[in-house]
Amino acid sequence: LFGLMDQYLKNDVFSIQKSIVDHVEYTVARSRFRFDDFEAYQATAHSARDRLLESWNDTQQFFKDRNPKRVYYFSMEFLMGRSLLNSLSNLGIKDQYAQALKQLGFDLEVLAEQEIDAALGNGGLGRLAACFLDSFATLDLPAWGYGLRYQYGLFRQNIKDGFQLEQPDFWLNFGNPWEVERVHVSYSVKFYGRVDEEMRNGRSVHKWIPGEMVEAVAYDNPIPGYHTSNTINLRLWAAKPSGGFDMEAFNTGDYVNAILNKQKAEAISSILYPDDRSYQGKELRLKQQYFFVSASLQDIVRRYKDSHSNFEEFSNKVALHLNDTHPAIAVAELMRMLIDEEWLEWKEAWNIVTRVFSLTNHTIISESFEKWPVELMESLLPRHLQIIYEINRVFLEEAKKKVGSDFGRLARLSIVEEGSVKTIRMGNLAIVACHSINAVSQMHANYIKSTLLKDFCSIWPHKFQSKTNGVTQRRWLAFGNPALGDVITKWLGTEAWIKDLDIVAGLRQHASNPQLHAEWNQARYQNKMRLAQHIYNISGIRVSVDAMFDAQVKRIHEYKRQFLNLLSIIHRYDCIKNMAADERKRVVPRVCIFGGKAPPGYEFAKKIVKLVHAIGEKVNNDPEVGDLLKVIFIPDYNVSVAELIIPACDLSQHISTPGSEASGTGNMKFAMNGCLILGTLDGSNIEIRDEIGQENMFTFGVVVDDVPRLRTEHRNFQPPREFQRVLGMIRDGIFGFKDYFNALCDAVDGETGDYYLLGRDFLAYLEAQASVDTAFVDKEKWTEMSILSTAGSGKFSSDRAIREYAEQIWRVEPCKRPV
Ligand SMILES: CCc1ccc([C@H](C)CC(=O)N[C@@H]2O[C@H](CO)[C@@H](O)[C@H](O)[C@H]2O)cc1
Repeated sequence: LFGLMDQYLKNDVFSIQKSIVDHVEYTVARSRFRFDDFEAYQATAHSARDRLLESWNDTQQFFKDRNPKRVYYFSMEFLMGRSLLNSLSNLGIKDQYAQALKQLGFDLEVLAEQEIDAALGNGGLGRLAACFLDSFATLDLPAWGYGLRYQYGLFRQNIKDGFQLEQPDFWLNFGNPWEVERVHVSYSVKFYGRVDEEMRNGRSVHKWIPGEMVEAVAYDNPIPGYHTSNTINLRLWAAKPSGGFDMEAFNTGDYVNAILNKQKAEAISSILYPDDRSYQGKELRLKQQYFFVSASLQDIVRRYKDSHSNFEEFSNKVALHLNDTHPAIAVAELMRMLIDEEWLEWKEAWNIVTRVFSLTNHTIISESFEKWPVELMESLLPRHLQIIYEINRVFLEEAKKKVGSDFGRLARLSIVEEGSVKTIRMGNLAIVACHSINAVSQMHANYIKSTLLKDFCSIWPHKFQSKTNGVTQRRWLAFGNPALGDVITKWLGTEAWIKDLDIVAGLRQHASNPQLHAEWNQARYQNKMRLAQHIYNISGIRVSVDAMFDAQVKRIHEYKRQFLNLLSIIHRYDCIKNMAADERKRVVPRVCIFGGKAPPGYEFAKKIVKLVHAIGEKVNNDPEVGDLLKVIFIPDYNVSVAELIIPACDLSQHISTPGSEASGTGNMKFAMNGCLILGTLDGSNIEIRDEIGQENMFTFGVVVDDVPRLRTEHRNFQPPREFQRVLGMIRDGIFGFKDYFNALCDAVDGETGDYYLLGRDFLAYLEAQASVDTAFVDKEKWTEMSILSTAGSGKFSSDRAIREYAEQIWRVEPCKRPV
């Protein structure tokens, strides 16, 4: 029985083959003798899922028995990407599956390409949440992710004549083998309506009479850890019409309404908002936030009450983490549940709330601090508005004691922002309730303390801390770049780095070893060939793998300064054109790779996408330039495309205006893969420099403290002639569409004054680019820098970040299920 109880799906090649072929027949319902790649993928995915579920069930049972303190990670976004290879590799059975499929006539790598990315996120914040889940599981932490099961993930980016076109992301069309619908795990979520107040045994009680009810149904996604028996859970909620389908209305012919109600309900979890800047006043966005928060808190309280009769232990058993302010309504929701449904006194409830919640802030630009019009909150969540007002009243009382009659500060601290449109500041609400607020890099922490959240830092310095971001070296190195991973394992003599990235520091002693150099470059060469093939497949352009592959891949945003990169490319092109033939021989060939989605409503960003194509059109077809310079835009940048680009690049650019990128995580992935960084002293670039050494990367530009002054002094700043020349070439229509691109030029040299300081940094940037070229021709030097870049990236593992969160914020311990 014990054997049966524990591991009973066998992982020998024959058992795996049987399991796959059985799923072809019984799950995919195709003949076991004739099925194509996609069906083979589906069957293989289901076979892998069986093994995940076994470990998942046992892990959840173990947590139930041990009842440890759990951490719940609330996020509106989880940018998971593909799961097949990641799951098989974490379970340590990839080779067996590859062999089993080979004997069946299939290639596991080819099948893996059949999987559609789970793109339930916009960018940094969403991918960080996904990396954190991988570390939660690998570190055996009793953790859960909670979010929304969007029917449509982030839009697909199609390029037509160089313009971005958004297409819906039908990622669920062929089902999703990586999720389990939990029909029995569902909760009603209330909206609108009114609040009745009545006195009951001397106490005023509030009864929220909702105007609308929606059902939240759970979909569980097992998350395997690396080489551990623990598999944790990501629970995503889907909206369904409550009380099922309103047949009554249907039979009385009012079926249109019945259908509309159904769709209205389902609309809540239908689509991911594709703009990672701000959504002032979009009711559906607030509905989405409250919907998943309410369902998650009902689920958490239900689980807690399964083994506790009162709430005394709640803050010792539960840590609730808010991934930015998007789930901040959870503060008011837990207060409502504890007071209106569990009958706790206000003080008791607030005591619990302030002990369980913690927050991560991911932004620097103030406009992405979410604010909801009071009017909207009043109609959608009337009881929560009452609670938020009371939280604010009590808070301002306390704050007055600290800041006295400095009404300016009190007004800035207030959760309620007065003004023409009264709004609720979700950031302030979260900061008032949370016992910890962390920044995502040291630079970001300093910035928050000195500007953004100065008022709060001064009254609650103890609440603010920094937890520098990290990325999982499983997906982003060991599994995503096996060629280089094998070289690392060989020279370290162990695979232990996959679970403890600090071990890669051991490569330092070999950094100038020619044998390692040869193997290192061989691995990177393979990856460059693979990317070059992909570029040819999508663009018909042949790029030389001996050229430097230089990538800037991230969401398109003014502060990330893709435009600065483009201006330097125009400068490089112009120089090549004006060179004598012999001089051209000394030019270091470069392939400039861009990738990234522009938020649909963000005109500036959409113009940047077009400009990359316009410049590419000119440069890539200029016979005088040939292979010396290529400009490539890789469409539909997502997790899977990143896994193709990152192992293949020699240089990556992270050139945001200092004080604008909270951290960045792409930089960490590139550095880990031995790709050198060209960057500004912004976000986590600074910590990467501190870890790998200034001499192993390229930095340039103004420093954060000078930015405010330089912005004010723009009037008397004369941009360098090189800068004006390249802007002139755009304005003159060298790349066509001159009127269309004018706005881009106006933003940096017009009266508005170059807010992101492109003109200020241009010459320093060109100099840095020149030193990049010089370094690249010295292959040995470059390879040594590449090895030392990987060797110094230990700190940037999400395992380190999560260990810090667990010890210093959530106070949760590993809970490893014995095998
Ligand atoms: C309200 C709309 C909205 C949606 C998402 C966001 C995200 C917070 C934006 C984001 O992804 N920020 C990025 O978070 C990364 C992970 O911490 C950081 O590495 C990046 O620097 C930061 O831009 C802001 C506003």
